Amino acid sequence: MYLSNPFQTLQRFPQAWYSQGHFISSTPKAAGPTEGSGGGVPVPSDPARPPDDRTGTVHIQGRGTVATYMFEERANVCRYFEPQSGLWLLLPLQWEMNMDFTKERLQRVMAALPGLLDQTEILAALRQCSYDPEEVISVYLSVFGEQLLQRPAAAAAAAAGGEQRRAELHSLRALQDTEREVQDLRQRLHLQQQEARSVSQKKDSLTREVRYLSDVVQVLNRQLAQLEAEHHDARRKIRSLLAPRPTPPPPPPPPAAAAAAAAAAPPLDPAQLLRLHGQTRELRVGSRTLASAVRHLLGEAGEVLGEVGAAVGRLGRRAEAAAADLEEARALYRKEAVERRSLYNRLQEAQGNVRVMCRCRGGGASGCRGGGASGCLELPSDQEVLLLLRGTRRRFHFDKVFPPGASQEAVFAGTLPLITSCVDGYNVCILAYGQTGSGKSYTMTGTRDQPGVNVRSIQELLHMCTEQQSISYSLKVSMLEIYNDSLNDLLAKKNRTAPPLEIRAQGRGVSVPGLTQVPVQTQDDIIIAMETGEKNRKIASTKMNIESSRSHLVLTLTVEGVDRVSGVTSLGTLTLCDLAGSERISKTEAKGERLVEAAAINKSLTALGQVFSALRCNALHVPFRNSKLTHLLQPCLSGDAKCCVLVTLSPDPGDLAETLSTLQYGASIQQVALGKAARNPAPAKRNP
Ligand SMILES: Nc1ncnc2c1ncn2[C@@H]1O[C@H](COP(=O)(O)OP(=O)(O)OP(=O)(O)O)[C@@H](O)[C@H]1O
Repeated sequence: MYLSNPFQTLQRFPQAWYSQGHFISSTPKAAGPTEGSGGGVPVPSDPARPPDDRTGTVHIQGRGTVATYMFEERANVCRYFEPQSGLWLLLPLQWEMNMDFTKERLQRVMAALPGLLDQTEILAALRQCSYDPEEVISVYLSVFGEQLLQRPAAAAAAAAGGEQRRAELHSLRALQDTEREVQDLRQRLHLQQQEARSVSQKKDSLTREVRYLSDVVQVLNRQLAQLEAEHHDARRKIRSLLAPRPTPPPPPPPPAAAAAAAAAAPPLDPAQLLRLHGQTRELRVGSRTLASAVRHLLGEAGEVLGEVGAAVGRLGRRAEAAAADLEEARALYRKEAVERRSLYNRLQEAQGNVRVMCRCRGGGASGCRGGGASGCLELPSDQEVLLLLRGTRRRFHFDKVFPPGASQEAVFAGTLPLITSCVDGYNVCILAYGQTGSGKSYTMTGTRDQPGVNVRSIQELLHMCTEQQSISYSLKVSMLEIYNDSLNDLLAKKNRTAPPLEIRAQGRGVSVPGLTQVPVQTQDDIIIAMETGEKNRKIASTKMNIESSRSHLVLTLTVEGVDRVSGVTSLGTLTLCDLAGSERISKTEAKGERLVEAAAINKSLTALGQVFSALRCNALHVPFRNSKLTHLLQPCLSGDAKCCVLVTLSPDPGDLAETLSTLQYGASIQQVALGKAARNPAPAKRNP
């Protein structure tokens, strides 16, 4: 709606204005702050700037002055005021494009991504990203890839791929819409359930009422029967009293004694008879009144019973309809949930399948401060780490940064979106990387009271699998350690003299023949398996006279699902890897066996870094086979997997150099984008 002068009535914007914008007059408005309910409005103060009637004010009589178009700086959103609804609405994109604020940001995005041509789309993305051009650039880069860095001519060659990415972007928006629909459905479901509950409560109370009224009717019936019996009795008595007595035959001349008795008997008193008659009449009238009252009451009770019966019938029908609605809403909800899950996986893929999160251990000498200024590390936001190093500050960006106080639950929640994909048949991998003592084992394994990602994720997957009714899942866990580039089975039975484990290529994946796989069905199974693994790890390390943390711990959970109806199977794996400490050999001053051990760790971690950098450059050859670690992790790090690297940091100033190298390692992984994640191909197996 608009108002061209205060005395006009509000008018609707013509349709064309929405797409083209419209200047009401060409005379520049006076500069200065604008009054209005929304706060400060950037009114042009520079007379050289082109006039813009959209940043004006309107006086409404009796109401005051309001801004007709404003920039809400605090919320970073451009809006205009719609007086009729009293709402601030988003500006049409074409209008907003003319603002210096947005123009400048558009140009920044377009300069960084010359392959991006559609300004309207960029502006829409800016809105989504709170007008942060950096975020828009990173979103586009992660969704469309580096082709956007090319000039439009070169970009045209990659347009075919771009179309697909665009479709993915659309599907992201569709996902948001679907989520809203699911919310609506949830609300509807909730309302239906409430209604069904209230209907059933009403039905119960009416049933109680009917029962009470039936009791009343029964009592009244009994009273009526009793009264009628009394009435009948009274009538019989009256009749007998009023009946004319037969005249006795003339008595024989009485003997003298009988004559004396007859003379003594009182004669029949007519007054008494009359009284009796009066009482009888009263009784008759009373009984008639009572009978009519009872009849009236019975009639009323019958009506009430009829009404109640009809109400119960109606309620029954409503309850049936509500139950049908409920069932329909449930079916719809289930369908939406499946759709949402698939869109969710696509969203994960579009966002990139490698996440890097950073966790800072507490308790350093100077400590880490979230947002503070002193100390070796600063965590200015939940996605940034600032390292103070020789007077300079180096900033690192991660998908998520957990401050020292972050709980085990919070860290697990960060990894949860990836973990759940495992149930849908994806290979998922979580790696903990950092120097010794920075909290890798605490994050991955944790303690009995504060379990880490390992236990929590297996518990969560177990829970998800038991909730699924249409698919039957079986979960198996295996645990091995890689020490000096050799593999030890940690769940093997005692005294078993097993041959050394080897990794074999198997299609696009790998397998470790002979590795013990333990089925898990309950939480206790998980805990027993983990404790057995930890115990065997300690025994093995004591035998070899090493620290258990000098080996890589790899825990793999295999989730196999069989659809009960179609028989189609899915196979997902979750690999949880607690890597050995990443410190430099020079720092540990290792010698002899320790030196060999440190060299093996460094070699495998370097091989892991090389794999990530080959993936980053999209190299034709990725050197997975350079170490046992990378060879084993190949299925989780190649194009069809989702991976999360948890980088753990020590806040100690003495560990500064290690912290820097850990952060650099994490930052380099951050730039890796695995290919489009895909489910593991379902084996041809079918249910018998
Ligand atoms: N976020 C945390 N909160 C509380 N305590 C922690 C945290 N992170 C680590 N710790 C404690 O710090 C110590 C070292 O942690 P941890 O053993 O997990 O380090 P690590 O990186 O696994 O070392 P290593 O490479 O030797 O295995 C442990 O006592 C652990 O309980």
